[in-house]
Amino acid sequence: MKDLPLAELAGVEKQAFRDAMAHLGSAVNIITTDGVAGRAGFTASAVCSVTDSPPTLLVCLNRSASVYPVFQQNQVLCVNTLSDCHESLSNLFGGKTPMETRFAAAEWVAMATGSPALQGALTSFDCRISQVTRIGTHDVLFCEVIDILRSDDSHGLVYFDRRYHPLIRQQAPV
Ligand SMILES: NC(=O)c1ccc[n+]([C@@H]2O[C@H](COP(=O)([O-])OP(=O)(O)OC[C@H]3O[C@@H](n4cnc5c(N)ncnc54)[C@H](O)[C@@H]3O)[C@@H](O)[C@H]2O)c1
Ligand SMILES: Cc1cc2c(cc1C)N(C[C@H](O)[C@H](O)[C@H](O)COP(=O)(O)O)c1[nH]c(=O)[nH]c(=O)c1N2
Repeated sequence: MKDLPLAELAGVEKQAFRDAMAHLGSAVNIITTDGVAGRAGFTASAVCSVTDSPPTLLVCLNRSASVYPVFQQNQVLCVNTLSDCHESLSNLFGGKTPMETRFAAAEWVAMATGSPALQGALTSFDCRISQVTRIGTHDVLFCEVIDILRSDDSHGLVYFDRRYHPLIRQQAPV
């Protein structure tokens, strides 16, 4: 038998995996960068905390994405976690739109690494990429967090079952 990846050996095919992964609700983020290779941004839900010592998160990036070479060269990024009013921005950064059109749709401020932080994001993590692991079609970017902006006055946004859902805070936003 030819050397098949384990998943194929086990008979798990791509669509079944995606259909199952659609049941994992997750935060929605716009990942941005700026630097020698210019400015870029994309929507990502494959983002999570790794460790708090040192503060580290991970972002999974498809190497086929148009933004991939920009992140690879800049080696810095900002994870902007979206609030309930950013659904259309998420779709804009979700692909097939010119980069200028993506950034023109919102207000940004440069963080210490130069990466753009989204005004009104729930939180923005300014990061340096500290380690990269290549797995299949994606790079897993391990990012050391060097600065954080946080806003407590808006509601959250979750992506579940291929749709966006607002996550309402218990107390009304101030
Ligand atoms: N990790 C990722 O690369 C990732 C995650 C979420 C969504 N997406 C992309 O966003 C678009 C909208 O996705 P959707 O959730 O509406 O429907 P979908 O059926 O394309 O994806 C369902 C779920 O499968 C997983 N998934 C999809 N494509 C993947 C990939 N190439 N690598 C790893 N996991 C993947 C994600 O968890 C996604 O939420 C699609 O083009 C999808 O490929 C990519
Ligand atoms: C809700 C949601 C969630 C994700 C995405 C999309 C959407 C709508 N996309 C896809 C990604 O945003 C898209 O492919 C990039 O913008 C690159 O597109 P272009 O190659 O620039 O057209 C995406 N891509 C990726 O590499 N990692 C991820 O975690 C996600 N998550």
